[in-house]
Amino acid sequence: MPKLKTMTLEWTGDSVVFVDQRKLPLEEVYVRCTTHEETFAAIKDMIVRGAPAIGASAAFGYVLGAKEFDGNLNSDEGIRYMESVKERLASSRPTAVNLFWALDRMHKKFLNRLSSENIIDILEEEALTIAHEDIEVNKAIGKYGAELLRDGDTVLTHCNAGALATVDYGTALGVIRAAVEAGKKISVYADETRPYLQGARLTAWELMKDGIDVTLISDNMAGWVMSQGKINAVVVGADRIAANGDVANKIGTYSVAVLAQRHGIPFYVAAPLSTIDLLTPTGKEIPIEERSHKEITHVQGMQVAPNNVKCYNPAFDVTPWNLITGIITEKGVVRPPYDVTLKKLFD
Ligand SMILES: CSC[C@H]1O[C@H](OP(=O)(O)O)[C@H](O)[C@@H]1O
Repeated sequence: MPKLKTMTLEWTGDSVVFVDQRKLPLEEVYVRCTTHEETFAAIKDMIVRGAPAIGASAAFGYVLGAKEFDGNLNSDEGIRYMESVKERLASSRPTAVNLFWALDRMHKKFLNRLSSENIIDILEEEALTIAHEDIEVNKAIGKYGAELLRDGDTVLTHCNAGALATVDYGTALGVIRAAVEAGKKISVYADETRPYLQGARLTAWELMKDGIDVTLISDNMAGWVMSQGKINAVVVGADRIAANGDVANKIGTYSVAVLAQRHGIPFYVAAPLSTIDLLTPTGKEIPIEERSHKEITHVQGMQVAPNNVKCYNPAFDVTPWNLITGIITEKGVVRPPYDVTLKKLFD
C-alpha cells in the first residue's frame, strides 16, 4: 500500500514513482526511483517538473539518500554524506526556489534529529508532511483565488501550474478547480507553451480529465484572443517570487503579462509561500535556467529547424511586480507594494 499516491508521484517507502510527464498525454509511463541519484535525474530531465512538485520530489530523494548510506548517519562521515545528497539534489534545476526550500527543511530536520535511532523514519515523515501540506496549501490558494473569478469568466493560463506541477490539485489550476467546485462556470484558454509544451500536453490534458472547458491556443495567439475581449483574467503559477514581487515563471509569462496590461486584464500569480524567496531582492537576482537547444529544434523528437542553427533557450522569464495585479497565496491575496505585503505573510 503506497504511503502517498497522487497523479504526480507515489511514495512507497523505499522508492518514489513518477508519471513520466515527458510522455503525457499520449502515454502514461511510470518511472521508479530508488536512489537520490535517480531522483536527481528525474528532476533534471523533467520527468517530474513544476516548482512544488520538484520540492516534494527532492524531499523524497533526500530520504532515499539517507537510506542508501551504509554506516552511521550520526557521524562526521554521515553528516558529510547527507550534505552531498542535499547538494546533488539541489543541483538538478536552478530556478524553482521550492527545491531549495524543501531540501533546507529536510536537512535541518536531519541535523536537529540525527542522534535519533529512527532518523530515517523521521526524515520520511518530514517528506510526507511536505507533500501533504502542499495539497492543503494548494486548496487554500484555490479558495482565495476562486473568489476573484466570477461565474462565466474565461481565464487564460500559461504553462502547467496544475496537479502535475504540484503534489496534487495545482496552484493556478487549483484556482480554476476551486471556482468550478464553487459552482462557477469557468472556461480556460491554455497557451501551448513552447518549447516544452506543458500547456498543450499537460494543462489541456488535466482540464479535459476534469471536464473543465479548455481551448488550446499557440503562444502567439494570446494577444489576439485578449484583443477580442475573450479573456477576463490571467492566472499563472510561479517558480520563484522575489522580495519585491518580481516573479520568475515559465518563459512567455512576461509577454502574457504585458499583453494583459495592454488590454486591462487582471494578471494573477498563484503560488505557495514556499515559492516566495525574501532572500532574493528582485527578479534580476533570480537564476534563469537555460536548457538544451534540442527542446527548440525538435518537437517530440521531430527536427523542425536546420542542423546547427544557433539557439537560445531560457526556460523562465521574469515578470516585473508592477505588471502583477495580485499574488494568490494560502494566506490570501496580496497586492502591491509587494516589498511590504510579501514580508507580512511571514510575520
Ligand atoms: C506550480 S509551479 C509550475 C511552474 O513550473 C513550471 O516550470 P517547469 O515546467 O519548467 O518545471 C512553470 O514555470 C510553471 O508555472
